[in-house]
Amino acid sequence: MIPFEKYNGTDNDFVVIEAADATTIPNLSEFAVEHCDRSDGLGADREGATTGADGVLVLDVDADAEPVRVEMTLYQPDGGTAAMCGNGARVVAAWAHERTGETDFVIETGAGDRAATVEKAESGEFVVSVEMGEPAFSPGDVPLAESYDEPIIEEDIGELTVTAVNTGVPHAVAFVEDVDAVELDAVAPATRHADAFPEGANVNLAAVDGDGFRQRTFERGVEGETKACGTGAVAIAAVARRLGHTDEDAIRVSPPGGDLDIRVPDEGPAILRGPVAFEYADRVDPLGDALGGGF
Ligand SMILES: N[C@H](CCC[C@H](N)C(=O)O)C(=O)O
Repeated sequence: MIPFEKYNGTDNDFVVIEAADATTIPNLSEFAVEHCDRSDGLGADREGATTGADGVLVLDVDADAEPVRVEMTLYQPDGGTAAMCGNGARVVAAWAHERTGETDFVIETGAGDRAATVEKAESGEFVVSVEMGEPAFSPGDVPLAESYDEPIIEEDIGELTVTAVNTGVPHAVAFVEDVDAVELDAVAPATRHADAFPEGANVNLAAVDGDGFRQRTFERGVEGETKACGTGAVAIAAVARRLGHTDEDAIRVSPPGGDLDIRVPDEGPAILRGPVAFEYADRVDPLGDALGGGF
């Protein structure tokens, strides 16, 4: 049995396993498919715990580095991996703070190194900020299919009118009147799998909400709606500025899981800031049921 911890960033929840322990798992993709399952995944037998997860984070910490560095790999519920995860990176910083007592970290992601800062830890809750790189709209960055030599700005793709941006991973953002009025699970797949996006895309609904924006996201790799998506929140803030829905550079984006504070400056990296909560710690059979283990 190996130890794991469950955390969430605005209810975007992750199983966290240290890299050394993860070496005992024969197939991390199959492990993620089995244990992220919302019907009988990890936590199903645990009073008050949410069952399953939006992903498995495998973390390799270098506590001797200054600042402390953590290599992050995200295995998603469909068994795939993603280059970056905004809420996942915020969870990584909180996990590393608990381990080292430090507050500033460099998180090594598939999208590049990302600075992160843990601001406070009260009653198990943290407030964590993470750099998110510069949102990129160009066809080569999103990426878009070869046939596109211009960015996708408010174009009909599938059943939605979307703007495409990369915030570490590909996102399609549709501004609508009311995010709750859209059957997201029904309309998202056509955009998620559109030919325009050779690597697929996460699909976000956004709507003006006072001085901020509501968010709903159908996530690539989860293949369903999540309670929050950090790269998606940054995508919404960047597209809101691009389309002129706001000229602020400090923007509140509110997914179902809670409020996120986004900074999208004219120059330099975006910043994602919000709460992270520790849920519980337990142990799991690295071989799992799918691999004949679990006895
Ligand atoms: N599903 C995303 C990765 C996780 C992003 C999301 N959990 C976040 O907080 O950024 C993708 O495949 O691009």
